Amino acid sequence: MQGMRIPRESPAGWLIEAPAKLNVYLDVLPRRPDGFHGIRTLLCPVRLSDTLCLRPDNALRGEVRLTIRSHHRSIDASQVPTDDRNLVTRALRGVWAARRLEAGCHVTIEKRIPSQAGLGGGSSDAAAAIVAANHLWDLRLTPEEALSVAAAVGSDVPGQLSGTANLCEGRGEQVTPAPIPAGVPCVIAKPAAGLSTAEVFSRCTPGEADGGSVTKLLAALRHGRWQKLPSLVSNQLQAAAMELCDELRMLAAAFHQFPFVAHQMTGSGAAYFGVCRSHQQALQAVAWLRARQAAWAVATCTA
Ligand SMILES: C[C@@](CO)(OP(=O)(O)O)[C@H](O)COP(=O)(O)OP(=O)(O)OC[C@H]1O[C@@H](n2ccc(N)nc2=O)[C@H](O)[C@@H]1O
Ligand SMILES: Nc1ncnc2c1ncn2[C@@H]1O[C@H](COP(=O)(O)OP(=O)(O)O)[C@@H](O)[C@H]1O
Repeated sequence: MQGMRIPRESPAGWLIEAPAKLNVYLDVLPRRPDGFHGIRTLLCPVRLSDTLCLRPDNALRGEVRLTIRSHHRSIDASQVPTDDRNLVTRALRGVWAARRLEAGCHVTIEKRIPSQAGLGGGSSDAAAAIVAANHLWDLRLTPEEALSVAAAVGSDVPGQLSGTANLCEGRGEQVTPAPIPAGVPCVIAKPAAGLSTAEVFSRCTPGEADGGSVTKLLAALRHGRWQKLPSLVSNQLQAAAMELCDELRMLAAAFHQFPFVAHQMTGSGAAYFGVCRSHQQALQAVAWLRARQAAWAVATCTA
């Protein structure tokens, strides 16, 4: 797993950041025989992260003991599962199984990424756990092995392993690095309601996009041609999510009224993001959105 981030040691345990992602572009292709849709998506990490703290304890013999914390009042840590449904537990069990290892671990997750937002928080936690486990147990996973464990945990996990921007295809497991400039200011906001990924996909009418648009978007991002972004960013899950969520329609209307460079929903929602001209404009947008139904809004930038 060359070029990947590594965990850092602290008195509490090994720390690793798990950044949220924005889907700057998302095509939905027809449903496949395995029940998943083909997708073509550009995942871009931002400087909003959960933090994982891992304390290996092999005496736990295959068990993962999870503690979830949040200091942000709009993120309810009690809603995040701490049993086998947690994607971190599944990721750690996956890597140990790949090396036939009977290990164990205490993990504390400091949640800053809201759930059911399309920000990939759970998947990013899982990706970070795979990267950390590879280092802590000296597993020497090949990139292919890491991707395979990640894909078994969830469609969004492979694209978040590197912590950098990636073009993801297949059901999300075919990952190609896609350079997007770091430090581009943006705002992310979410209504109180969340959306289920499965439900949004089931409501979506897939397209037959040819991939040309994402190539144009990548070129515009690389060369800083911001004026082209409004016609190039795209999310084919957005219409289905809007049908399911009144609050999202209201939030979208607030985004339309603010002079963002470009804006759209991320993933299967219900978070929306706007690209800004400056960090100062991003801070103004947070205040604007909080005054107009956003239950949660942050100013951040691409990582
Ligand atoms: C839509 C995206 C875009 O990045 O992100 P989120 O909104 O979840 O953040 C992802 O494709 C989501 O990936 P992930 O959240 O890992 O999905 P999974 O757990 O694998 O699948 C949840 C459910 O979504 C549907 N699903 C998911 C991915 C896919 N390519 N086709 C699908 O049809 C399936 O019904 C599946 O049972
Ligand atoms: N570590 C985790 N953090 C957050 N949610 C998790 C985690 N592990 C499993 N989940 C479950 O996965 C669901 C989807 O994860 P979430 O972070 O909400 O991603 P997204 O909003 O991108 O679909 C959550 O609603 C939650 O029930």
